[in-house]
Amino acid sequence: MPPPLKNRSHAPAKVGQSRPPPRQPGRWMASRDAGERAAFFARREAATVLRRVLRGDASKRSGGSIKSLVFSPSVRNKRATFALVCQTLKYLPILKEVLASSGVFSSKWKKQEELVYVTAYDILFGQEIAVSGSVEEYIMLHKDTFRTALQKICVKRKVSNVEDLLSEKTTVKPKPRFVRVNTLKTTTGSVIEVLSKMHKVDKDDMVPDMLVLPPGTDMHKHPLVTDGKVFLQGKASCMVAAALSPKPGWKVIDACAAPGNKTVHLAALMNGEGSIIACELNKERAKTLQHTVRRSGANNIETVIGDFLNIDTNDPSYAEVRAILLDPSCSGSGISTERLDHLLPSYSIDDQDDAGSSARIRKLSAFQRKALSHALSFPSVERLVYSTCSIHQAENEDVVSSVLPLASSLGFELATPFPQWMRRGLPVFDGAQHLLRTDPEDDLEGFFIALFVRKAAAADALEPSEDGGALGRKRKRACTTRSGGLRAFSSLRLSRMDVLCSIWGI
Ligand SMILES: C[S@@+](CC[C@H](N)C(=O)[O-])C[C@H]1O[C@@H](n2cnc3c(N)ncnc32)[C@H](O)[C@@H]1O
Repeated sequence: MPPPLKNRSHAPAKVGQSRPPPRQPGRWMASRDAGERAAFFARREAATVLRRVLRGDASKRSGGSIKSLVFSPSVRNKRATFALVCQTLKYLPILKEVLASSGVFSSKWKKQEELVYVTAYDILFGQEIAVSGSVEEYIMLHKDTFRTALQKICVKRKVSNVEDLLSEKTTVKPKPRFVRVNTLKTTTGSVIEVLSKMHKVDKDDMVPDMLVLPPGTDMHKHPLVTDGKVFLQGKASCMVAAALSPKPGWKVIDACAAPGNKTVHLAALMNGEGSIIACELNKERAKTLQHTVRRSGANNIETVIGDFLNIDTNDPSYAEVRAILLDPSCSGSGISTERLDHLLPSYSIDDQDDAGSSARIRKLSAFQRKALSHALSFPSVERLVYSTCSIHQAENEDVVSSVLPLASSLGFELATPFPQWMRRGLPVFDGAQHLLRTDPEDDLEGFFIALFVRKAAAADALEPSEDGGALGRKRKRACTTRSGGLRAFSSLRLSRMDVLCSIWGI
């Protein structure tokens, strides 16, 4: 039984004893306690969101999610509304069956059916409520009929309680709570000390400074989180910056940075030494990025609001960039919006073959190729990670394989991040075994990671140098030699341009 949304101090009005339902909630509400008033509005807000969910506005195809609908400015009581929508969706098949078999669900209520579902959930499975609007009165009036209908359904299905009635589909694999320790502000040891007083805490076996807490551990308001000492970041997401592994002192670009989780992870991996240019196109999202950076305590991150594609790779200010993290906009199909997709009715779930969806993915994929080609073209880059939270081959393996001619012409090859990780790229080209995939079901998030390493850099790494600038200088010497003859240099640029044009399809 879900916890009540709000504790009530008063008993529900008895059906039959209640005075006629008020038709002017505003005036009537003034005499009710704040909790009932909030619940009255939360039910209406939940019904509005539920209507949109049921017509498909929360599907991946529409680019929405239950959360994004709840976070619209028109929803005031976001927490209660979100909880109510999720719970009603969970119980919806049962609620529909109960209403249908009760014989008292007339067409009169069809226009307000979402509010009927939400209220019926609240009364039958959630909490007792005081009678307020007409829908509440209707459900309360027939409450016993509905309960009898529910009992009959249980008997018919040979189950002893309602929980057993919920189909297997609604049972969710428990998701551990991952937290990343922000080593710019604290140590993993001291976080373990604090958290282990309350929870079982394990260290992740692969990602450094990543802790694993039991499923359901709510850390959102924990002081460690609000103080920026830990970040609530999934394991797969943390594997991205760890795969890039920039050295302290390097100059790094995070090409598509907001909200900034990976940016501040990079800063921590670099011990705050060196510099990070965090580029973000969207002004609003850039504000979130700046907030994340402030919370992390990193002071080596410069935010650039603008298009990564417009950064001139020949601009001297970027000549020393040695690593790039490219986590561009993608379909997000690997992230099941806090694993709520299973709650959505099947007809609103994304159909991968849908024409609109394919067109969107083609568009995203074209941008991703462009951005990856651009990132590869920075002259001193030694390590480059391309990542998405998409499960689509078109955004993952296909993007990587399309830039391979350019990458190899620039001296890059694919390297194998986390070699011990079993799930690799789809075997659609030679070398896909270097790529890393995580599975949305088994690993709880569907991420994709490709790591490009410049061969010269890989070779130099075998002869470690104390001089942080040596590689850049060596490469510059190589360029000078090549550009010694104007013809040789321009033919090099032309062939690079040819490869780029073929990738961009122009
Ligand atoms: C997948 S999100 C990045 C998430 C981020 N790496 C993190 O872990 O917090 C992609 C971001 O790239 C931004 N973006 C899209 N196109 C861009 C462009 N051409 N230049 C810079 N940023 C861009 C989007 O606005 C979005 O904030």
